Amino acid sequence: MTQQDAAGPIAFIGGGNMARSLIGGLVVQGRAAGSIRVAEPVDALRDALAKDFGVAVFATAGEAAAGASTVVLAVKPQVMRAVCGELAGVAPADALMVSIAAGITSAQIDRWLGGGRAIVRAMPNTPSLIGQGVTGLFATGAVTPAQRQRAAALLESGGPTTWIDDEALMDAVTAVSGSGPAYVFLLAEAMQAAAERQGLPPDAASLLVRQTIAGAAAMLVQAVEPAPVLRARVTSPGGTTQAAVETLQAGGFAALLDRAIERATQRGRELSAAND
Ligand SMILES: NC(=O)C1=CN([C@@H]2O[C@H](COP(=O)(O)OP(=O)(O)OC[C@H]3O[C@@H](n4cnc5c(N)ncnc54)[C@H](OP(=O)(O)O)[C@@H]3O)[C@@H](O)[C@H]2O)C=CC1
Ligand SMILES: O=C(O)[C@@H]1CCC=N1
Repeated sequence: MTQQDAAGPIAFIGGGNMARSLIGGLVVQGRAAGSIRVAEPVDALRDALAKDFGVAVFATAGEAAAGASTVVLAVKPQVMRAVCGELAGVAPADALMVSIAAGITSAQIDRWLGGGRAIVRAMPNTPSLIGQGVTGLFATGAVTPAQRQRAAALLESGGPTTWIDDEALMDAVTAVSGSGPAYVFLLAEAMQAAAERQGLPPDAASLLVRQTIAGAAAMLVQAVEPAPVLRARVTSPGGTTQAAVETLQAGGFAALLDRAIERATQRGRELSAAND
């Protein structure tokens, strides 16, 4: 029995992309599939979760949450209010509520659930599916030390976690690491297209691009040196890398990324306001 099993049943409300990543991580860690309950209205997704992981599946949030000691809210921000309404009288009053939704605040969730709840906001990302994710976590004052530990252990199934003290910064976490994998995939797409334009066959280009991003990412994680030092080692004075980096900088690469992350941060706040 893992520490998570001992903490009691866990219910996922929403069995989409992110829930699937987290459930996969928990099962790989050795958590008993029978203690994982999932509410998912889409028949095909529900059946696939039961078949792939052996978890207990339900069509409604109320059925999954009944008796759970941890409830993971893994639905879109746009339906969070309605889902909390479904759970208000059903989720045990002492259950730890963990929301992974972008933007939606702990105060909103607490209000929609009827008040007095222990709530953790978590922002994981899709690499959690292969144990390479990262998660920012925020806990309200009602969350006990044991519940904090339980939330961190749950998210650690997908990779390392970091606690954020100021909830307002969770929108920045979302913009940097929650959405971040998409920026890297966009870079991969752009490099692939550029490689092919230079005449490389698609298969060779794909291997070169993917392995370059994987290798550079591994160096970033493993190396003691920061990114500018790693970059300097690639960049021979007057060489090919310098020519490319100068072109990127002249085109506003850093400023564009800054605007993109600022816009994603704002979008989190908008999602909160628009779905209140
Ligand atoms: N994808 C990502 O990279 C990340 C997403 N998040 C957050 O995770 C949350 C889920 O995102 P994601 O997994 O991508 O979304 P998905 O749409 O893949 O998953 C959400 C699932 O919840 C289902 N659902 C809708 N209403 C209910 C209900 N009343 N009860 C139970 N299930 C319901 C949806 O069904 P239907 O399709 O029929 O509506 C859908 O299958 C979002 O809030 C998002 O902000 C956080 C970090 C990263
Ligand atoms: O795009 C989104 O809104 C969600 C949150 C972070 C990643 N996906």
